[in-house]
Amino acid sequence: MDDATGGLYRKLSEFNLFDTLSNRFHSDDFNATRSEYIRTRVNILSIIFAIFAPLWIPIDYLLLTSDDAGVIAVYRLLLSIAMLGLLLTNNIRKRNLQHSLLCLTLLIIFPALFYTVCLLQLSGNDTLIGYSFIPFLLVAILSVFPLTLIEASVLGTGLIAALLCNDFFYGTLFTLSGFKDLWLISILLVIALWANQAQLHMLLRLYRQATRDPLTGLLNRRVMMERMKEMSKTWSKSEQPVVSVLMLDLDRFKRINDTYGHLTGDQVLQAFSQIMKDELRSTDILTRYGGEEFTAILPGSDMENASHAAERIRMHCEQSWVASTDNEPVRFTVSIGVGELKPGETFNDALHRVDNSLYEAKKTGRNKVVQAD
Ligand SMILES: Nc1nc2c(ncn2[C@@H]2O[C@H](COP(=O)(O)OP(=O)(O)OP(=O)(O)O)[C@@H](O)[C@H]2O)c(=O)[nH]1
Repeated sequence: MDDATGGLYRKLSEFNLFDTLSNRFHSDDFNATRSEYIRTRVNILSIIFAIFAPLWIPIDYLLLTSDDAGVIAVYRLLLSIAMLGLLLTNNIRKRNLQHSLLCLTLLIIFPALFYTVCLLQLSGNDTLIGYSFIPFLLVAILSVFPLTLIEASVLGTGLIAALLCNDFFYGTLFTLSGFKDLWLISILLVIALWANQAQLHMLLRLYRQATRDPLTGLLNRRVMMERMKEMSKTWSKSEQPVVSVLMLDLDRFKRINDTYGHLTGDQVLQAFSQIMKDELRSTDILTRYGGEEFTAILPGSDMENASHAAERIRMHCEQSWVASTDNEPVRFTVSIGVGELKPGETFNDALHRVDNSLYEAKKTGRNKVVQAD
């Protein structure tokens, strides 16, 4: 493989298609972040539509018969009102991806409907100015949003279908002009899909950089604290569900660094985080709390289950090793504090209790799991 091909291959491998294909693989928190991006863009575009739609009314009066211009003026005002309504609706539910996507769909549907009713009203008028570009404008608007391939394809296909229906109704579907429109809108749609993917990819990258520890890929402490806060907020409204907390600290890690070097120390940290991922569920919240200290929040696990999980991690570490830079096997162990959140207790208080039991594990010999009172 030559350098150029190799470079392209590496770039394509970095660009994980599953990341941008559908939101099934995204965390709730990322979906909430993306919904905010979509919401702000829908806000701006609905204001632009609401202002610009009626501004064309005087021009319609110059170009169209006064009967047609009068009817279209009503349509333009209705579009403007619909866009203001959309602006209000869009801000009712924040950080909700489904709601933001619904509002985005309405942002596309309202002008598409306006376009269709205008064509119906103006059928027979060959010198339409200011209307034929609407479907193309709507496809171009799609490119402003960070959408998954599936979301963008659904919206884009809907727009092409609307254009085809109008062409069919107008009898231009199988004419050169109809084909030209279809060709142009398809090219625009491909460019829009590419822009969507690039935006979503960049957003995911920025999000990961801001929320994850670069060495282990686990969440950072700030995000864990925010998640705990959000979780606790939902609990106050309903009953507090069962949840447990683990605090894990690698034993004598300084010695590993001092003996084998920081690079090997880093490899141990990576191997340990992989063990945590292997032994815990994908719904558990795993965090690099700092240095060689980690936490795991286990929703739905009581003290007994959480202790079993902690014991599995401890044993897995005991049986693991990484190769040092001199190819020597480096073994490592971990001490773990475990506790179940008590009714009415704050996460911070629970963490404090569990931290005490971790301290107890360290004090009484390390490489053990100690339950909090
Ligand atoms: N290689 C590497 N070392 C780190 C990183 N972050 C923190 N450390 C090191 O982790 C070590 C933690 O040492 P201590 O807090 O003394 O704890 P310990 O040696 O594990 O001893 P105990 O916790 O009492 O078992 C320090 O030497 C830090 O420099 C990192 O990202 N990479």
